Amino acid sequence: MSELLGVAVLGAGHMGADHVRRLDRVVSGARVAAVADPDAERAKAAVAGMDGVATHTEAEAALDAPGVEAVLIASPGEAHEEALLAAFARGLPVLCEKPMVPGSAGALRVVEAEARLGRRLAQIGFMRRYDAEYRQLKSLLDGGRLGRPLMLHCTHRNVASPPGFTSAMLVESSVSHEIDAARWLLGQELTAVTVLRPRPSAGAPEGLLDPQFVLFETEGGALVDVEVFVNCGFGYEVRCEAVCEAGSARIGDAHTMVVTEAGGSREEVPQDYLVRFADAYDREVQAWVDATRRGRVTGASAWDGYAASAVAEAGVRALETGVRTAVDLAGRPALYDPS
Ligand SMILES: NC(=O)C1=CN([C@@H]2O[C@H](COP(=O)(O)OP(=O)(O)OC[C@H]3O[C@@H](n4cnc5c(N)ncnc54)[C@H](O)[C@@H]3O)[C@@H](O)[C@H]2O)C=CC1
Ligand SMILES: O=C1[C@@H](O)[C@H](O)[C@@H](O)[C@H](O)[C@H]1O
Repeated sequence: MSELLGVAVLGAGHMGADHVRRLDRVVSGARVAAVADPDAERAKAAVAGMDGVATHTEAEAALDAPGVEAVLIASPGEAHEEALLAAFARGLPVLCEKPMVPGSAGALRVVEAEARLGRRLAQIGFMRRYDAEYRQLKSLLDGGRLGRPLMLHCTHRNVASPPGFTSAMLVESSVSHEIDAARWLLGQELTAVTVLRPRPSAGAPEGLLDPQFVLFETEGGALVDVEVFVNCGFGYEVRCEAVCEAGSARIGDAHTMVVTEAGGSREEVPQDYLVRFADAYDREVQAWVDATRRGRVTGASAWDGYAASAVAEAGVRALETGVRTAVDLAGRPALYDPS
């Protein structure tokens, strides 16, 4: 391994360009070795001002570029399976943005491919596991002071959805974060999903079922509800309240600045995830670089990515049918047994 881990970044859009900046200027121990995006101008713009970073229009060309020792996948979800399998074929450690692969069949192919290798190479970009408030909540729940968790009430609001965002993507893309956070916080699998929807907001694009109310059941008998509203228009709001047998705990209210002027006070609300979860992304990528340099893999695994996709798939079916839908989860390969 070189002194600085050489990373190929696949996808130079919203997240990819931010990860390129992060690898170049924020985290230690890594450097951007190559960037790939079919949009050549986007790739070039992402590395503007950086010395000697080759850009490519083909992902595989970036994986094979000199000095590449690890991969960060930030292309759209549909491109992740091919990229993950190409990284595995080269033995390259990967940090892959969520969703790992939309759809459980493709996600399972990734799990099976990694299990065949017999060692973990992939970490999935569920960055809430690195957010200070989520970590605080996790250690409170694990400590047991509040007793057993009975319910999680979650809110996930975006100011506006990007072009092409579909009703299924509210569950597959947005709620995938709550799916992973709930599995991680509770240490339980989610077993069934029901999706209710109020009248769509007039602020949502024509035809988009937004907002939605998603209810998960867990194997331990807890309930997790999520209000997901991706065109709320007013702010990026992510909250989670855990209701336990002996108390409750809520996170998600701390990310504000209170501005007082001219006899009044106003709380500022973050407008997107790059602001709200900036520290979490930084910690996630730093932890990935550090672990990779030690030859280890930490964070959400390919199995966690698969489980999130399987639960989301049941959620999309529940949205389409209006019927409570059981989650169909494959058996977990021994590679992913808790250590
Ligand atoms: N962790 C988080 O909070 C967030 C994660 N994401 C995830 O990040 C990924 C990218 O999302 P955005 O940056 O918002 O999308 P985007 O649309 O802004 O950027 C995607 C880029 O990938 C490029 N691309 C398309 N096919 C490609 C391929 N085969 N190889 C390499 N590049 C390819 C596109 O030309 C585009 O520049 C998605 O998986 C998304 O779900 C997105 C937003 C927040
Ligand atoms: O992952 C993300 C986006 O892909 C998704 O579209 C948003 O709803 C989430 O808030 C964001 O964190």
